[in-house]
Amino acid sequence: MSVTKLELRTALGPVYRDVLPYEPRDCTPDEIPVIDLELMFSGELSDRKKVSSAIRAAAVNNGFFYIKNHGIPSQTIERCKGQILNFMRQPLEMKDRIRSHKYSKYYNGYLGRRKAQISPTETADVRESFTFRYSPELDPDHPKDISEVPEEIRRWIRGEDFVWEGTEHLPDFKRDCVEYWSSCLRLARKLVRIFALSLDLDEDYWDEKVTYPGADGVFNYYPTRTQEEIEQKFVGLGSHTDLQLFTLLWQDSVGGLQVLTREGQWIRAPPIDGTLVVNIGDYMMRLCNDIYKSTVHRVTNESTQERVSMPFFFGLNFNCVEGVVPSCTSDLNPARYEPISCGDWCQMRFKMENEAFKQKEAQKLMAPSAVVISG
Ligand SMILES: O=C(O)CCC(=O)C(=O)O
Ligand SMILES: [Fe+2]
Repeated sequence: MSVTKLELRTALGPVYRDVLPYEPRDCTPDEIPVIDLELMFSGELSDRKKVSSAIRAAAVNNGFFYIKNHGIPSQTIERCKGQILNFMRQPLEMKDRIRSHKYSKYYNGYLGRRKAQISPTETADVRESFTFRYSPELDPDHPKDISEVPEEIRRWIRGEDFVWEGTEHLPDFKRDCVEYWSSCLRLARKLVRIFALSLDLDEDYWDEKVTYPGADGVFNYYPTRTQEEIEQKFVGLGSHTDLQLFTLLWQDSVGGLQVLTREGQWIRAPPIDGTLVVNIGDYMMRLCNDIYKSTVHRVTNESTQERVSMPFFFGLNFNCVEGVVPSCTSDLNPARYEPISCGDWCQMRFKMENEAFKQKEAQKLMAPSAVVISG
């Protein structure tokens, strides 16, 4: 059996995962379970611990699970999805008014079709995206003007206003996007407590470290592929792991998300009505000394329908320098990672990805007759 190596980017250089030589198949309910969050909202610690054990079991297995009864109203989701379509269906020059490569210091704004490549060994991504990042005035739990944020955290705040200024012509766009993002942020602050319990830490272990957290709202739009893109096997979004503690992901009913199991088999994670997907990010994997694995995933868009997904990437306050947590080490299993701030961790990888892409574009310009198929 010939196993291939998949190269992935991390802030500290490439890592590799084995891939088995079989076609993707549907997942089983054990591989990507559906976890009911109802008891997370209970006042009884023993109830919350039931949820945390289910999460632990999923996190040590494939690191991917669905959540139901998560508390985000379906109208909030639908309104936000409608706004993404309003934005994405505009002519390119309107979207380019908030073009990330031109206007953003921190990777906010619009990224066009094939204007990024998340996987070093696959094609550019057909996905288009709109990104906005944590701003204290949008925080649903304690909105604050940026001037009130402590100085050591303020320099890590990554929100930028141009994304809202350049979308003011779309009625209620900001309101509906922020409503969804705020609901995700509230949910993530609850879930991070359950994650703490799941690692035998006190429930409030990270509470003080998620006051101005990494909270990136990204809205993905996968247009249907052109004939040329189909022939050249363009990916929707190439194979990657997410960066922070965990990701909450809503996907519409089109499908296309695939997950690499621990054994190296690609499995499909189909849309399930009323659920969000949760997956472990690289920063969490570091903090728990690899007990939880950040999960490799990718999106193919073979459908003849456009697709929308809405990930929310959640991490610690970007100034927090955090190492492996005490419950995940022992004499026999010492910490495998040095402490690093969540902000540096993210910044380094974003920069690396962006620079690699620019370099590839520059090479294409130098040899315009060359057809770059992939890689
Ligand atoms: O579109 C999806 O289903 C997944 C998106 C994703 O993995 C990402 O944006 O990091
Ligand atoms: Fe992802």
